[in-house]
Amino acid sequence: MSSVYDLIVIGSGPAGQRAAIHGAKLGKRVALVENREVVGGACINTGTIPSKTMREAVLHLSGYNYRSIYGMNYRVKERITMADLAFRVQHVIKTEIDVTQAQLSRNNIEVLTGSASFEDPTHVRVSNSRGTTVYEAAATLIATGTKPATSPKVPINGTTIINSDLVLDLKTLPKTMIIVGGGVIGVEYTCMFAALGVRCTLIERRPRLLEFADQEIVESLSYHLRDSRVTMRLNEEVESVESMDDGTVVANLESKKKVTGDTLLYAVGRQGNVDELNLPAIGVEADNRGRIPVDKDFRTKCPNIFAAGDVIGFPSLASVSMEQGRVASARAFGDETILSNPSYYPYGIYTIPEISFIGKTEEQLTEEDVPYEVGVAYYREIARGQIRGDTTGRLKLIFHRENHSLLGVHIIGEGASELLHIGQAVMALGGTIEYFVDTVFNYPTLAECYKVAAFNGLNRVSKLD
Ligand SMILES: Cc1cc2nc3c(=O)[nH]c(=O)nc-3n(C[C@H](O)[C@H](O)[C@H](O)COP(=O)(O)OP(=O)(O)OC[C@H]3O[C@@H](n4cnc5c(N)ncnc54)[C@H](O)[C@@H]3O)c2cc1C
Ligand SMILES: NC(=O)c1ccc[n+]([C@@H]2O[C@H](COP(=O)([O-])OP(=O)(O)OC[C@H]3O[C@@H](n4cnc5c(N)ncnc54)[C@H](O)[C@@H]3O)[C@@H](O)[C@H]2O)c1
Repeated sequence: MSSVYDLIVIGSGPAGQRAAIHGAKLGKRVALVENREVVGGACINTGTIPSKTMREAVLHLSGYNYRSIYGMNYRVKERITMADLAFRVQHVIKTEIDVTQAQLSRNNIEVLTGSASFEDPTHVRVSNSRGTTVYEAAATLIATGTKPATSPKVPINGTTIINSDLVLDLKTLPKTMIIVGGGVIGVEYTCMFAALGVRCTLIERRPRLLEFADQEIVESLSYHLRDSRVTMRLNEEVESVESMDDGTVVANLESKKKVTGDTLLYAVGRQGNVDELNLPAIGVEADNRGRIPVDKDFRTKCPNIFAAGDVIGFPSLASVSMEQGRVASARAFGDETILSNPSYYPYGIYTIPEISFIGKTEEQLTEEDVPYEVGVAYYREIARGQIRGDTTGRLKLIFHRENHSLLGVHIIGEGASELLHIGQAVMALGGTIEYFVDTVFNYPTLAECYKVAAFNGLNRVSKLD
């Protein structure tokens, strides 16, 4: 027995980092266990940061956003290689790891490298190549995240059949690509590869992509995907995948169709990292997707063990994981003052074009019999939209017909995920759409979309009343 801590955090992704730092700020002795060589979790090393940096590199090098101005053949670099993309990604990953490492060390958080497992509710074993050490902790937070879901019928080989962890290991850019899974990961990577000129086939077993997003916005994205020569196979389930002798890959669909490509990306969801934790030692059980059940305070069935981030399931976002980690850490030390309202959690989907939304969709409000109206603004009608060369973007406000309170904001277009935060603030402060009419925004900015959409919505209400 070597050390006693107030809090041991398992996993150094967004949830673990925030929990550890919050505990340290409360003056507690905190250790953070991480089984990778570096901190940052899937977020920095394989997920959010690499994919968003790759997107930025794709948009820059392909000149994609400026083709509407300079013509379809406009390129910043003629032959874009995987090495060009990986170069920028590796630089950002390294910087983010350094920033995180410095933050942890400034807060006196001890980083223990190794794989953590429970001995009992107050003892955590950490095993690495040097052996195993047992640590005592008054409270422990499980923030072990997820890994790509696998199937015995899809033999990932790292070259022609890959998952999202392996995208940047591709040596060459394929000519054709099959993407299995029309969730966020599948759709984001489809957009990137399509923007690079790769002929993509996207296969999704549900009737629509991104089933939690507003239907009109998804329809608009589907138009862009088709425009980038993406073939969408909806309502189709991939049953198995085979590598062929000529180096190509075939996806066998349940409908007996076969889809052929140079590379296949398998992105059908993720599985919680719980196998190594020895959960029976604390009386906790994960479900079949490795998700750990918690109460509203992120407490598991074992009173001094908490869980946060992707390992507890939906919505599995870096932004939300950070917040869950912070709240869980507060609760572990009896602090009830920190509250967080999931109704105001935003979504940013980094497709091309970007999608971002908050609040209810039209489908949800219809289902709930809420009388609503919409107001829409098109980027093409806004000077900044013309200047940026994005003439297809659109912002939709959804508001209550009677009291005009803002119920949802749905945006598709460049800058959507930043622009959304104006609507988020108005919603969180209980504002009405009159706020946008009565407020002067900088000119020329995309923020003007809020004003135009509010006028549009109010006009619709007055015409109908
Ligand atoms: C391709 C991709 C793109 C994404 N893009 C976005 C995005 O744009 N925006 C967004 O908000 N979210 C995005 N996400 C989701 C986001 O990355 C996750 O929500 C976030 O990383 C979850 O954080 P976490 O702290 O729960 O776990 P993670 O970031 O997964 O970190 C968990 C860490 O725990 C370690 N660990 C596991 N088991 C043990 C153990 N037994 N002992 C010690 N250490 C252990 C793991 O190795 C890992 O380093 C994306 C995810 C992927 C895969
Ligand atoms: N911008 C972001 O916020 C962002 C970006 C990437 C990932 N993420 C997070 O990562 C998590 C995992 O993303 P994901 O896209 O892997 O999972 P997902 O669960 O969101 O989507 C997987 C999709 O694959 C489909 N599918 C499953 N099996 C299939 C089969 N055999 N054939 C065809 N389709 C099949 C499912 O119907 C589903 O639509 C998400 O929960 C998301 O929150 C977030």
